[in-house]
Amino acid sequence: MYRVTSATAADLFDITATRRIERAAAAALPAHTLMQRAGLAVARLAMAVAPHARTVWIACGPGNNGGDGFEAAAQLRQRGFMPVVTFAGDADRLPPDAKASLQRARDAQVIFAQEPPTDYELTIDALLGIGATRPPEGVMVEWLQEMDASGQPVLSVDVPSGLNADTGVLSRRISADARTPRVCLTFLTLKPGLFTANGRDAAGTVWFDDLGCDKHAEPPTARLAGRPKAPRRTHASHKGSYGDVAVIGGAPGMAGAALLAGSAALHAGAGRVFVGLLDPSAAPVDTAQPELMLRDGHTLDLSDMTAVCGCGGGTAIRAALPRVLTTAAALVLDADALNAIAADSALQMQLVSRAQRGQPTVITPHPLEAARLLGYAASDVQADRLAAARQLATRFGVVAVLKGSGTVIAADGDASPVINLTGNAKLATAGTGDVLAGMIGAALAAKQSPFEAACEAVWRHGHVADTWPADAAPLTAGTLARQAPV
Ligand SMILES: NC(=O)C1=CN([C@@H]2O[C@H](COP(=O)(O)OP(=O)(O)OC[C@H]3O[C@@H](n4cnc5c(N)ncnc54)[C@H](OP(=O)(O)O)[C@@H]3O)[C@@H](O)[C@H]2O)[C@@H](O)CC1
Ligand SMILES: Nc1ncnc2c1ncn2[C@@H]1O[C@H](COP(=O)(O)OP(=O)(O)O)[C@@H](O)[C@H]1O
Ligand SMILES: [K+]
Repeated sequence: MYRVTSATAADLFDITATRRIERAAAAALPAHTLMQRAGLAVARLAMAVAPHARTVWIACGPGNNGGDGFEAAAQLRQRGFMPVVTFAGDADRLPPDAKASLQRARDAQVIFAQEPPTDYELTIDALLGIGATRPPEGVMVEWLQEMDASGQPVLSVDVPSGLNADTGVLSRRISADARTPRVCLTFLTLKPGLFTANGRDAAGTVWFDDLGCDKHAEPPTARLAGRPKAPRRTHASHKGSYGDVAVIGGAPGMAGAALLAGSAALHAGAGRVFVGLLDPSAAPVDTAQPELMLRDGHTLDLSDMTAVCGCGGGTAIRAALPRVLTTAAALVLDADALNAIAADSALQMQLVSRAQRGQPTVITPHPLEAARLLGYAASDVQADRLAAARQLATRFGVVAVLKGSGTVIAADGDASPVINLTGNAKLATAGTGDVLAGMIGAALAAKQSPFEAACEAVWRHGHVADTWPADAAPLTAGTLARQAPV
């Protein structure tokens, strides 16, 4: 069993692949073995999460997820805890493994009750796992609400009930005020839905147990990339070795966004950073950051540069885009550049033809920008973030970075998409997206592959927020840019 952190590199498997893996694992073992191992693992983690607990409320559902709960109840009872099981199902209709575990719980003198106990120190959610076919209903809803409101730790078995393990869409709301600590122990595979959309909030800290099963050869649905290697600078390198970044943006009144991207590129190690502002009346120098070379955005020669285009671009970016799309050696497209492209099929064709010319492009939409590019609603994008990122990458021949909780990075081609595990809501402040675009620009300018550049910059960007001290002043985009690590 291990805890998943932002440093974890691992493959992720959707429900269909997990079912195949589960079937092969079950076939290789004596009957009921997998569920017994799962229940024991739940009991062990429960004791680690709440060693002081006496009463443990275990809510069990009508399928094998409930079976894991019965098995955990038996194990906890044998270790002197007081598990109280509430069962939302019909004993006669349980699948065979779960039926056997129900009997084991009864044999262990586990208490079965109609209602949750009045006092308990830990809840185990074994209502629904990967077999959920629709949102929880009836008494399950009441029990899940009670868990959310209890303030006691919740241990979700395999997946939090009501969470789609493929997409991370949660069929219920978890209040932002809920102080309930959450852990999830997932079996056999790590599932993508635990790490994106609502998955992070619903699952909390994710633990993984392979239940002692052999390795398998299923192709992954997606990956966690883990901590990137620290880049090394050779002694005999010079500023040309790290490339030029040109930020194109900063329409009247929005110079700040372009300067933030420029600052991030600079602090992320670009050799030289130009900022091509689209405001003809812009000041010729940023005295706070004199390293940035301010130029006219319409005339900068981009043929040997990595352009970062769109930050604070407003509607003025539209006129600059045909030249940027055709001439930039490498390109990051963000914000208003994406909105302009979404509204203009000629620009879309120019974007697609960059890939055909071998000019790499990374796009960094948030869900609404992604929705505009795909012609969907933002809710459709959020309904399946992996699919949306893959579609963007394929349709435009780019590396797509779909931002938000559990940022997804997808490339056009065979590589599995990556879900990034760094970052938190401290980044939910204006300008942090401009900073990310600048950081990706610096990585591209240093000649990293576009997919790697995007994955690593996204990881580092989030890592700054993850390591930002809890008692420090709020993280601002300007500070984030200056922290952008090489
Ligand atoms: N088999 C193994 O080897 C191992 C399996 N393992 C465990 O099994 C879990 C998967 O078990 P599972 O396939 O039985 O599905 P599960 O998630 O329990 O739900 C299905 C049941 O719920 C019902 N139901 C669905 N939605 C509902 C709703 N909204 N409201 C009410 N009811 C609803 C559905 O009914 P139906 O849709 O048929 O009407 C069916 O009865 C997996 O996550 C892991 O924990 C581990 O022990 C490892 C070894
Ligand atoms: N709750 C969150 N968890 C993780 N990352 C977040 C969260 N909120 C925002 N971010 C990150 O912050 C950045 C915000 O970018 P964006 O929405 O473009 O903002 P802006 O346009 O103001 O710069 C993205 O990298 C996004 O992934
Ligand atoms: K569950």
